[in-house]
Amino acid sequence: MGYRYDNGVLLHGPSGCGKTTLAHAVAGSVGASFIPISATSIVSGTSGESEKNIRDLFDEAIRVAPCLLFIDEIDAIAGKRDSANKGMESRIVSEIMNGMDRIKQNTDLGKNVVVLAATNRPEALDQSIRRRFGTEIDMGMPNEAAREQILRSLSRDLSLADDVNFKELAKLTPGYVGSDLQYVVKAAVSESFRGSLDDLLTKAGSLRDPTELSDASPAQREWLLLEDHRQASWGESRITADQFKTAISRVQPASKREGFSTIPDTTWSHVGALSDVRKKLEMSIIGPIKDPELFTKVGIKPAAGILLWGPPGCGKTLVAKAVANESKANFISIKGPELLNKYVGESERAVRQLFARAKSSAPCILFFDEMDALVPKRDDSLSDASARVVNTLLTELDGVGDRSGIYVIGATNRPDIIDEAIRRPGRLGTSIYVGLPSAEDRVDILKTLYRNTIGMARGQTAANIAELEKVAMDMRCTGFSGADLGNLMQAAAQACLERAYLHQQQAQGSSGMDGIEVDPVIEIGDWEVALKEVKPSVKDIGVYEDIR
Ligand SMILES: Nc1ncnc2c1ncn2[C@@H]1O[C@H](COP(=O)(O)OP(=O)(O)OP(=O)(O)O)[C@@H](O)[C@H]1O
Repeated sequence: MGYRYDNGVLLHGPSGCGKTTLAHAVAGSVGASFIPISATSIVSGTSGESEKNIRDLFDEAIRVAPCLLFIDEIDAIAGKRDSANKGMESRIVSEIMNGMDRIKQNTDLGKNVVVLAATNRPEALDQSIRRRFGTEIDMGMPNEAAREQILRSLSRDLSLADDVNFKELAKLTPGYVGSDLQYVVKAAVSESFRGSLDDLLTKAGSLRDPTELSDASPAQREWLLLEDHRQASWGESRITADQFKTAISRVQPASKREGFSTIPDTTWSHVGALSDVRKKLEMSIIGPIKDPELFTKVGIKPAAGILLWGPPGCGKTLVAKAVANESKANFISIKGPELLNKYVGESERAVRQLFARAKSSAPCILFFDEMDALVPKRDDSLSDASARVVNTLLTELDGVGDRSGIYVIGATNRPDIIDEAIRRPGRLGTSIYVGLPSAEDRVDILKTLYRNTIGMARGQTAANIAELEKVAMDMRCTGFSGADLGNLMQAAAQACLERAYLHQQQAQGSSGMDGIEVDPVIEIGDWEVALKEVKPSVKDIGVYEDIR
């Protein structure tokens, strides 16, 4: 039919998302020859040997055509040639390009070979190699529906209790990729095994001749019991929803271990006051992420994101994290200046990559702290390079639009120097002011900070609470931000410890800082010491009021 398919397909996505499994599944279904190879196994220490291995590999694929050649972790051998990869690595890259070109020529002669390559770092590939892969498939992080299907398929042959609900389990596993879910299923099986083994141990007498068990060595006994377990009716050993949930709490997703984006642990219980801000965020971001259908039904087009602005230390970052947690979205946090690079073009590339990463982690909240540094007003004083970064960011924001699952939260202390274009409807159309807390708000914030740090260990008493109220209402706390209240609590805790050491030294005549025996509790005197030390950090609140 004259259709020319691509000879090269590049699969990318985080490790464990199923690239290798997919390659094997494709090979199984097309019925062509299949040559799977791990890129690192091609490399040899001897000069010229690696290049020869690659040549042989492509020759073999052409000889046995039609063939699917699968190269796993291709970034290990086809990295960028400009970044310190000289000599041998450069020759390897040329050899791969050569091989791909030969495959193309042979297609015209009726010998069909497709190269399927996998990587979790597509941006690290040499550009000319990447260009030879006409099709790229971003496997990304599985969303809720995909996780449900993966869990269902992994549990296909297992005997499950009636209360197992895959939809619910998928909700509990955001940020988990295929391999994480496989661990979850394995852990659930071993959980159920443990439960059943305990059962069997108690019932052992009735299942077997007791002497058989008492005469056996511990290892033999375990084996006998496992055999019993296997033969027991499945009705007795079905995996329950609770066992799945325990398994989920045991398995940490790889993305979290590798420092990729994950859902933050911060919840609204960590945020004091700011209820108005919370309400606005619920309508503008949390709702559209949690229930997109409802919002489209009533004709609300979700914006790309919002802008939080206000004095430093008033909880912008905290709130952004709580939003991500409540919407069960992944969270990528980046400080504006971190994206600015002195090399021309690098910053734009970094911005584009950031959005690509967010897309593969959808639903995802991209948090830009110090946004003013990234998108300053485009006037005559702005360099061409900076203007290009602003343009790139605007283009990416426009692409985010409908249902991409990416939401941007920008934060700044200087909304007056941000380029206006970023605040147009459809982009960061809503600006929310996160200001200094009132006296009542301070009480709420101090209580929240206390409950989540000190109170967690020792609980709260009515006396503590009354003390916190008194401290937060104190005139000397006027103008304190949330961060200042955090510092105040640290200073009070410090004063409390010093007092306890001093007390002990006087009582025992001992010196040194170790071996405190009493359990120190912050008292009103400690708060007094702290109030003398800590001063408000926001000096020019009038500036913010003027902008408002
Ligand atoms: N409303 C609040 N409730 C509880 N803690 C708060 C609150 N506001 C601030 N804090 C405390 O202050 C710390 C700093 O706040 P955060 O980083 O969110 O401020 P920010 O507005 O993002 O500041 P910056 O503009 O400097 O980035 C928090 O980690 C928290 O301990």
